This record gives sequence, structure tokens and C-alpha cells, in this order.
Amino acid sequence: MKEPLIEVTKIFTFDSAHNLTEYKGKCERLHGHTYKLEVTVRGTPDKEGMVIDFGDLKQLVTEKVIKKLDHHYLNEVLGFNTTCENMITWMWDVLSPHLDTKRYRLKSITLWETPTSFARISRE
Ligand SMILES: Nc1nc2c(c(=O)[nH]1)N=C([C@H](O)[C@H](O)COP(=O)(O)OP(=O)(O)OP(=O)(O)O)CN2
Ligand SMILES: [Zn+2]
Repeated sequence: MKEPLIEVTKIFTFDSAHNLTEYKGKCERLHGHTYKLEVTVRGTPDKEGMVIDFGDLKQLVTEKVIKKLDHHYLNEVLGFNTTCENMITWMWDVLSPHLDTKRYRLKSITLWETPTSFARISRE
């Protein structure tokens, strides 16, 4: 019988400025958010009992995503309209090649822009 898959999640925060382009409303003006980012990996534990070491996941996401965005102007760094949807798509492209092994894979990325607004990208 197949072992059940286990999901592990690491949570990050970063502070950034942005403004939406081609948008009519308050978000066309420069403003900032404390973003909350949740990265979930799904797989089977190794013989030590870890799907992925939380520390390794932290190092990867910090290097590839957080350092690029924290205390930066997102429009300048990313070069596209910085909606949550576009940002999680970019994050998926950046992270998934590093989180695609025989034992585990990237499962989902959730980005909270405010305490009441988030977007999620995931695979079945
Ligand atoms: N589908 C999306 N809609 C909006 C996005 C987005 O990324 N995807 N982004 C914005 C703005 O960046 C805005 O800063 C956040 O919008 P909103 O949730 O409306 O922020 P509020 O502070 O007004 O939230 P409340 O909790 O409702 O006060 C706009 N739309
Ligand atoms: Zn915003």
C-alpha cells in the first residue's frame, strides 16, 4: 500500500512597496504591505523523518525570494504588474525547479497581501 503524503509549510514575512499599474483606485498610488508568504512542500519523509528540513526550505526561499523583495520597490525589481497573482506565478517559476525531487515536490504558495486578501497557486 502507498504511504500517505505529508505536507510541510514554512512561513515568511517581508515588507515591500508597490503600486498597481493600469489600475484605477487607491492601489495605483505608491503604498506598502507586510506580505505573508506560505510555501508548502508535499512528499514522503526520509529515514530521519523529514519531508524537507525546515532550515533548508527557509534558506532556499530566503535566497531566491525574500532577499529580492524585502524592503524593495516591487515594480522595479519584478518588472511586471505586482498583483498577488503575478507574484505567486513568479515565485512558482523561481522555486519549483529547486523543489522537484523523487521524494517531494512544491505543493502550493500562498501570498497574503493584507490580513484579509491572499492568492494561492497549487498543484493537485
Ligand atoms: N485580485 C487582486 N486584487 C487586488 C490586488 C491583487 O494583488 N490582486 N491588489 C490590490 C492592492 O495592492 C491593495 O493594496 C490590496 O487591496 P485590498 O485587499 O482591497 O486592501 P485593503 O487594505 O483595502 O483591504 P481591507 O481589508 O478590505 O480593508 C487591490 N486588488
Ligand atoms: Zn497593494
